[in-house]
Amino acid sequence: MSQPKTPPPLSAKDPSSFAYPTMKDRIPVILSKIVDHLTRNKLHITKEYGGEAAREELKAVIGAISELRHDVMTNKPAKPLRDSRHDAPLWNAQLEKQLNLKREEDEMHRTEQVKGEGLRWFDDAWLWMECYLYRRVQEAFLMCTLLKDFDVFAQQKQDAFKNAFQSTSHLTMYLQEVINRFKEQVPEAEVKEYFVEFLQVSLWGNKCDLSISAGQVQSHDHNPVIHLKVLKHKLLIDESDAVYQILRKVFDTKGKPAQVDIVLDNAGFELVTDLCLAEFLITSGLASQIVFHAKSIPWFVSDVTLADWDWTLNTMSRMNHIAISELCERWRAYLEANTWTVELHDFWTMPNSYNEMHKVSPDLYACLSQSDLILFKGDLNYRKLVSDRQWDTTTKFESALRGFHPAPLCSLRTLKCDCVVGLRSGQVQEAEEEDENWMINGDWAIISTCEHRET
Ligand SMILES: O=P(O)(O)OC[C@H]1O[C@](O)(CO)[C@@H](O)[C@@H]1O
Ligand SMILES: [Mn+2]
Repeated sequence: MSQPKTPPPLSAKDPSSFAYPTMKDRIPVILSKIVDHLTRNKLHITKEYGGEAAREELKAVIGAISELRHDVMTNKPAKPLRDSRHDAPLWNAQLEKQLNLKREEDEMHRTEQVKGEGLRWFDDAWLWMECYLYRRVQEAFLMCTLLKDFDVFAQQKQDAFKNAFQSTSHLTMYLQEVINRFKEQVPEAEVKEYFVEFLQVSLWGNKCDLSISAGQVQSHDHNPVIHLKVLKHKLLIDESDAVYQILRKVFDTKGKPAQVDIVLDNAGFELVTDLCLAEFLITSGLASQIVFHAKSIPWFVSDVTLADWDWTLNTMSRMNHIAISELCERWRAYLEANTWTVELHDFWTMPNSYNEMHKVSPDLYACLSQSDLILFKGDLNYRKLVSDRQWDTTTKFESALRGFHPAPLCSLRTLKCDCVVGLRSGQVQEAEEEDENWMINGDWAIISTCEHRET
């Protein structure tokens, strides 16, 4: 079958793309908030991290972040990373590679290099530049000795978790009921119904990231299961059935439940919904092994790091809430028995789209190939799955993956950028009539699946 021509990447050079307001407004706000947070908490941080020496480091970090903000706003070229984290050489090699591509393109189109060499915030690929931005934020801390492991977004992530207490309470109590229901034989149709509920709750959990709201924590107090009905018509692609069938088939062909990999996105309520989905998969017998993939550095404000994972489980187990603390005990037992594992890989915090994974990180590709189903959470994972390109919205998901297919996979994503595939014709107009910001406000969503590699 002929592959569609790969369109150009999204970029802030196009003022009509969401990339442009992201670079122009959202990123400067996120960087200002970092500076504010560090300034406001100066005393506390200095005390906790070692006094006078920490104060000096904090000053340097604030300087570096302010400079980064200025670089973005004045469209300065991307500089090579200077810290000694083990991924720095890889990043710098990617920077060089991206620059070479740019040179080739410039030559091909005989574009004059008026601004001189370098990748620039408002001229080059949005995905690349935005990932690089979060790695540069980390660089500011990695240049320190005392503050090198400081997560400047930790407080926001913890507040987001606390603000979602009501929704967490509803969801965990419901999950407890479902677990009790499974003490007896549950008819197949009902298993599927529950599965779709937990899958979709986990999908809508993705509404809650902190980078889209530039760090503004919102409170969530509705019952997320009941709320699914309200959200139903905003689900533009719903392949929940196909996902269920993938898991069922594993059981039929292998004679054992599936291994499901969950490539996590945000901490806070989204992580709670992912944990509940994982619990349901084990309880129902649809899966016997869950592999969670978290980030190895603070990323896109709210993404889950190992420290966030630990903080969330520790906090939940101490909560005076019977469903929450009991579930936590089950989860600790799964982790101890390796029924659940949490993996880290630096590839998740590189700028590459996933069609490059087999070349850049063949070990991760091989590891994901062991899975029976990979669930990719959230907007950024989606952008990387489809290479963050200006696809025609009716392009098939399998084609946009450009050969990435370690195993059957599914994207659970609320839309927060102007890139989506797999829609039927006419769907764009329908959504636009109802909500002009449907592509970027996180109110609309998709569940897109790819069972087989495109041939
Ligand atoms: O947490 P998510 O769903 O990956 O969203 C990350 C955010 O980053 C972006 O992909 C770019 O800023 C947005 O479109 C989105 O707000
Ligand atoms: Mn995120």
